[in-house]
Amino acid sequence: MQKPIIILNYKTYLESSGDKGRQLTWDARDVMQETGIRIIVCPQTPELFHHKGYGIEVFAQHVDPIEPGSHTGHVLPQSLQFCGVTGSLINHSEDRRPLEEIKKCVEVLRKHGMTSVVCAESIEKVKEVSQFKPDYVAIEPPELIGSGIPVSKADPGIVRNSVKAVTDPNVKVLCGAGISKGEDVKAALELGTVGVLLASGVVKAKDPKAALRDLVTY
Ligand SMILES: O=C[C@H](O)COP(=O)(O)O
Repeated sequence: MQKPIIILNYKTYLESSGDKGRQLTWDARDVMQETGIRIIVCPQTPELFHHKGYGIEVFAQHVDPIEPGSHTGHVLPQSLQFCGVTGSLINHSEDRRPLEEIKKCVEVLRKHGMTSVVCAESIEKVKEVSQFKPDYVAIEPPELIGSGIPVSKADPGIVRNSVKAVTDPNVKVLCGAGISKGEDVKAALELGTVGVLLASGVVKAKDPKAALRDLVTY
């Protein structure tokens, strides 16, 4: 079985902010080096620079499709690059964007050689956003997010059909929501995805490093 890609979203949990967030990035880096499995961390925007140089890929949770100029409060792709960031989540369930904006975000990331991960809540949305040719589409049923019930087991149909809905071989599919164990990742791979997007199963774990190790052992 292929090695999965693990994208760990720090969201705005205190357990993944400040010093704890940096410890989590160290832990993820260690587990990545131990196992050779690609792990990507997504800290909050104001903290991104503090995760630079750890030897692990860092993605943003948000980017704006803007050019340099007068856009107060927005997130410029070039500023993300300055922080060592190489990609971004787009349209997460907790940060929904209009379709046209999703398209522009994918384009602006591509223009800057950065990786795009577009989240989608339904098979219909997977179809729509995959037309924009992001690097990844992550299917995430909102009702399972943070539930501890893994989408790869609770709703294998939505994962399998999302994989089928993407006809462009350059657009890879991830799944997320409720993932916390190696067996959930294994189920996700068996359904045709290339990996998972997760948060609480690791961030809120008593021992996040052990949780990460469990995630990549199956
Ligand atoms: O970005 C991560 C997803 O929203 C999944 O969150 P979760 O792993 O806490 O269910």
